[in-house]
Amino acid sequence: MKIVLAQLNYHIGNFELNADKMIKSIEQAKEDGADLVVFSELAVCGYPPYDFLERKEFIQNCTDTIEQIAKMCNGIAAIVGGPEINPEPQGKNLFNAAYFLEDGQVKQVVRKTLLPNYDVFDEYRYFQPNIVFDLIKFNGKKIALTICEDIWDDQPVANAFARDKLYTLSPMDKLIQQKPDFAINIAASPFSYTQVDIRRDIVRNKARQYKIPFIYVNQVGANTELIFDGNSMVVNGRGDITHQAKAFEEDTVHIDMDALSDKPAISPKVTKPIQLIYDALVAGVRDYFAKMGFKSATLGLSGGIDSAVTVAIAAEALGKENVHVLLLPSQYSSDHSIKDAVDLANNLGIQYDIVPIKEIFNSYNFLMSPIFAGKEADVTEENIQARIRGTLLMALSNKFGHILLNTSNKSEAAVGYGTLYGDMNGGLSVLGDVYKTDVFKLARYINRDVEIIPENTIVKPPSAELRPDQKDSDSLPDYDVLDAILFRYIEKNQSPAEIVNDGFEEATVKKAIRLVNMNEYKRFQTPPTLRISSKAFGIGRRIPLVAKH
Ligand SMILES: Nc1ncnc2c1ncn2[C@@H]1O[C@H](COP(=O)(O)OP(=O)(O)OC[C@H]2O[C@@H]([n+]3cccc(C(=O)O)c3)[C@H](O)[C@@H]2O)[C@@H](O)[C@H]1O
Ligand SMILES: Nc1ncnc2c1ncn2[C@@H]1O[C@H](COP(=O)(O)OP(=O)(O)OP(=O)(O)O)[C@@H](O)[C@H]1O
Ligand SMILES: NC(=O)CC[C@H](N)C(=O)O
Repeated sequence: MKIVLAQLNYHIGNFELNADKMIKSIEQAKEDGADLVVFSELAVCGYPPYDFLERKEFIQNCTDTIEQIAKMCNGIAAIVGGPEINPEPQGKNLFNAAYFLEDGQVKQVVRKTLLPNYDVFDEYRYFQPNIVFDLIKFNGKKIALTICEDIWDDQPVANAFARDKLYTLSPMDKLIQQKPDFAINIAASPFSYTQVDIRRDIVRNKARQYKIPFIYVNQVGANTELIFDGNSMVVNGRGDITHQAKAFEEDTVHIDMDALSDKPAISPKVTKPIQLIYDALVAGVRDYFAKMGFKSATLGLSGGIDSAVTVAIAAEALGKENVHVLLLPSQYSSDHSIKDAVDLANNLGIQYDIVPIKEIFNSYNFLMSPIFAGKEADVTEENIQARIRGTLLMALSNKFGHILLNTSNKSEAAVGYGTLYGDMNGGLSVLGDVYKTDVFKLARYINRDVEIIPENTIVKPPSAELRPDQKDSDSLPDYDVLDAILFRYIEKNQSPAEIVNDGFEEATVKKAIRLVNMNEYKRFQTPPTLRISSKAFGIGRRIPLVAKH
């Protein structure tokens, strides 16, 4: 049996585009002599559709598109993910389903049993869990077909406490009793820099455990904050990887099931986490713009490392001709900052303009001086500069349609080290899930072949340059210490006592955690953040604003 794994990039709600892609893949697979093409979870509508699933016309579009694709399945079969209406009056309206299409029609529907409901997932909100376990019978073979989380039954939930096992039911334990020849899992498994290895181990372990080959089909592309890396794979019954699809790119993999046992194993692809993060962020920016119908971006280039890394990612994602930045020096900006920013813009070949903000800043201060009489200059004036920059950048955005990219990193976002309606402006946060220490690594990665980001930008001490001789370290612990504390608190959900037990100074831990807690309100107002870790700010981390910590 010849099978094609179709790893595609879907656009949520764009039924025409999704159907067109799948139909083209089916036609090509037919020409190539394949028997079955496998697409990923909820391919018909894109993942995650969230509350679109509550709209009748959305579900009708899903059903119509499945039928349209089914009609193309003559002389070839396909597996397509899509929602299915629950025929029973009880329970949720829908199942998260996999449609088996053959002979121009829907031949069988398999439903998802294990519905993820942690972090960014919210599937119980829409779907009823499956309780029926049947194999797909096709061309004399029996296939155990499952959907994404269905094979994650023995994973501990990230960040949950006191639970070793997530589920008591294992769909594969049920299906294996009917003696399948092989298994297929269709997935919508978003990227995080730890996820690629975890996921590969799960598929390999399942194949070893059940002693049957596993075909795993994920998707690629980004939908708002979620980025899908693909990395679809085929694993033989001994748990060896025999085929691997590309990361972050559409790809098709052709396999011959009858020859699978003779196929030598290939070594798992090992990619440095920083390269994965870079590729993910490029994909995230590219798809946000492409799927929203935007072409060009802007941001403020300060000569600092955050805007430097953000602009390099934007130029890679959108093309240098589609990035237009502003250099907005104030009286506190050092000459080398302006030079570093100009050098970077020239190295990337992007358009830049310099608009000094000193005069506007002075006008603001002059106009407010009667009201502020007797008050010392403080953070108010620092924030005015950040807000002037935010206003000018949004003016450029309005005039030319460039979307403003937010440059805040995860460390700053965590402790609220940024100005609301100032440098926290933007349509998309590129680095908001990247700790400052990793921003440095990204800069080194971007410079791996040739110096793009000036060395001075990387080695100088981080500074907001909002008052004379200001350094981030005046207000915050050193980033290597701060990030280690933040990681334990945010990603690992450790308590302050546990973090102190890990060897951190109590006062520093308390200060960092106090800042994280008191700045929830700021993060509530930040743009969507591209997710690259197991716990990003955004839809997967829900903390009450009005609360006593
Ligand atoms: N719980 C709450 N719910 C809703 N709103 C709340 C609030 N608490 C305060 N607020 C509001 O927020 C205001 C305070 O926030 P905000 O105006 O942003 O100002 P604030 O957080 O006081 O200051 C910004 C800090 O970020 C630093 N910064 C700024 C710019 C860039 C960088 C950098 O290195 O990248 C660093 C700057 O040096 C300063 O330390 C309050 O005046 C109040 O209006
Ligand atoms: N002189 C400037 N010209 C243009 N944009 C600026 C300037 N200063 C700050 N910005 C914008 O405001 C953001 C916050 O900058 P700031 O220098 O305060 O802190 P930062 O987090 O260290 O960022 P960076 O490392 O990019 O300097 C910058 O990333 C940049 O987009
Ligand atoms: N769509 C899903 O079921 C995704 C959940 C799964 N644990 C994953 O990230 O791969």
